[in-house]
Amino acid sequence: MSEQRASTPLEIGSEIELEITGIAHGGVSVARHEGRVVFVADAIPGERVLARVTDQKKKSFARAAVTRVLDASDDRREHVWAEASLERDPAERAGGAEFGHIDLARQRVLKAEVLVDSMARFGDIELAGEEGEDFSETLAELVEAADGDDEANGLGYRTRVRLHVDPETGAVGPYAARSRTVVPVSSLPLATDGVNQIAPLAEAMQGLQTIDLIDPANDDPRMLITEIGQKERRGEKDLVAELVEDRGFIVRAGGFWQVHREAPAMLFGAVHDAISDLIEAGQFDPAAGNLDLYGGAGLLAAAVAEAAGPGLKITSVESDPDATDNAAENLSEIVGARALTARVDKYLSELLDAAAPVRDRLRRGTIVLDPPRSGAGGDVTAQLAELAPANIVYVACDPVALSRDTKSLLDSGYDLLELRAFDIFPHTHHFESLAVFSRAE
Ligand SMILES: C[S@@+](CC[C@H](N)C(=O)[O-])C[C@H]1O[C@@H](n2cnc3c(N)ncnc32)[C@H](O)[C@@H]1O
Repeated sequence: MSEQRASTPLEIGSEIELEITGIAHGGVSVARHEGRVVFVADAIPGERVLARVTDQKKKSFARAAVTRVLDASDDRREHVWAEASLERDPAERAGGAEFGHIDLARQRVLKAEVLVDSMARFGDIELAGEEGEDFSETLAELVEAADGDDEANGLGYRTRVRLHVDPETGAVGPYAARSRTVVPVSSLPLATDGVNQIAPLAEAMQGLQTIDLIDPANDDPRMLITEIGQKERRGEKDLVAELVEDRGFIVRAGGFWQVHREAPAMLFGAVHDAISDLIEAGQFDPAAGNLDLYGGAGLLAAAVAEAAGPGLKITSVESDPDATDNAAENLSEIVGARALTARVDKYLSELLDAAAPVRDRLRRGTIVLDPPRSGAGGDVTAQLAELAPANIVYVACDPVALSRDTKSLLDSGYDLLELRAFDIFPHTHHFESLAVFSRAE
């Protein structure tokens, strides 16, 4: 294709025929049109589709959404959410279930491909094996399913849902993909029954901005509303009871808690397994300066404690003081655990200035971190490398951010011991990963 043709802008709203060749990060597939990359919503790699151009801000790529499937993948399914399906105009499709037209097992393979590709491009790690080697089984198993999801076709799992209110009509619903248009819907198939029971989907909620629906494991479902012009969600500070297997946790109704009903147990188990493996390998020192960074209400510090047993010392660090209060309560039975409020970067810079015995304890320690979607980032990763703990257990919800931070850690003398991934957001492109690093001596 000539450069000249590629630089001719595509007309927004025009329809183009595309061969879908792969998956990109962000829930869109990839195609090429006249030398330019097109990111395509609602497609599946391997398909031939007709797609409407929705965006062409940059010369090098455009965005489009499928309007008709010409050659369908065997993995195409009826969309799990009628209001997000191809039956609708792309601008009126509900957002938040961008993989809902794909077979669940294939969704996990696509997520695995994104992780492998991110690790190769940003982490300098080749997971794909030798060329010519059949990697399909590894891809099929890399992203682990949550308990019960295969039986439920990945539906009914969300215990937290944010809905928006149309300022003019008061209609309630999710935003359409990549827009702030509220799409009224008749149900929330990804959400739990508890969330669906209280969702005011048929009501006009004039004067409100957002409605957060939450369905705690051991409490009644509830609705947190934000009025127009207000920041605070009514009821956000109320405490709710969560349950992770038989362990109780208290969290604020508006505070961070994993969204999938099985995610807290799955991540608790994954961190527990990672620490148990380090203990078995003689690489974990319970009395060292162990940290749980971005600790929220203390879920992962509790997992470390359960694996390590009595004698563990661990500090959970979290910037939200209310979450720290919850963590202090949730960890109160663990004698050597404490929770404190601090920004991770500030806390680590204080540790870097600490006296030699403290630094030595940290060098022998294990740091668990579970940052927000943007990842720990270059500065915090550099601080971690300088503190040089024996092990780093990194829980990540963004594979690209994890891959970038992985590269920095490998360059700083860490080995990647283990990489796992968890499908805790079925029918969306999101998934969680866990990477275990050990300092090479
Ligand atoms: C992905 S959540 C993880 C919480 C917890 N590990 C869990 O699984 O429930 C990230 C947490 O990091 C906190 N956070 C965000 N930025 C932070 C920062 N710079 N320093 C400390 N905590 C931060 C958020 O308030 C949130 O509780």
